Amino acid sequence: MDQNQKKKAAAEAALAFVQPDTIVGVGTGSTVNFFIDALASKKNDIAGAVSSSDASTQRLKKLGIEVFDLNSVDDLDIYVDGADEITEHKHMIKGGGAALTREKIVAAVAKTFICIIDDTKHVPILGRFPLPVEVIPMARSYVAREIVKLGGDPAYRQGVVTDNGNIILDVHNLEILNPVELENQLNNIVGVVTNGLFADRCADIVLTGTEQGVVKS
Ligand SMILES: O=C(CO)[C@H](O)[C@H](O)COP(=O)(O)O
Repeated sequence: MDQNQKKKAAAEAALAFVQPDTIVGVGTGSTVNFFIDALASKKNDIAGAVSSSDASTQRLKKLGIEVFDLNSVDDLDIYVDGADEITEHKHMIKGGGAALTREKIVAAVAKTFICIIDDTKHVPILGRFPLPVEVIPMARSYVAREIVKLGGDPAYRQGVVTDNGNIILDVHNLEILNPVELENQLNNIVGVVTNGLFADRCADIVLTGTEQGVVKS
């Protein structure tokens, strides 16, 4: 089984959590693309979706799934999204696809965060995957200097503009022993929109595609 088959298996397993007549929170990325494709089989049973990126919105609409503005939705039962790294405490690094801010907003609204991954995403300590930080463009150099003071090596993600019109700094060489503390420290730097640590609001359910099938934790 290759990595994509494991992602697809995890994504399809998440369908079991989709309740009829509800609006589904949908993340971003290659694993979520498998989920969106699978969700299309239920498009007549669900009320629609709230999306975390322009890319996911386009894919949902193309498959005939109605996409609602989050402001028109009072609550969401589930939010389904991938991750770049996850620990046994279900703390994650996300944002490899630069959609971290909208992902964090939709995740904050949802009652249950269902993380869909292949088994390469499990790590003992977060930080080998460079931590994405979304930054207001004019604050880029200031924020980079502040991140260096926190012990990270920020790199400007060239050529990437987020759906919100901002830039991404990827922070290398972090060994994140206290993800909740670092998430808050980074968010306190003026000019940071948000960062890719999902620790304060971590996953509730993790579905991992493995050689032996999908494992729920
Ligand atoms: O946070 C994300 C996008 O901003 C994705 O969930 C994360 O990058 C995982 O992506 P993939 O499913 O392609 O491995």
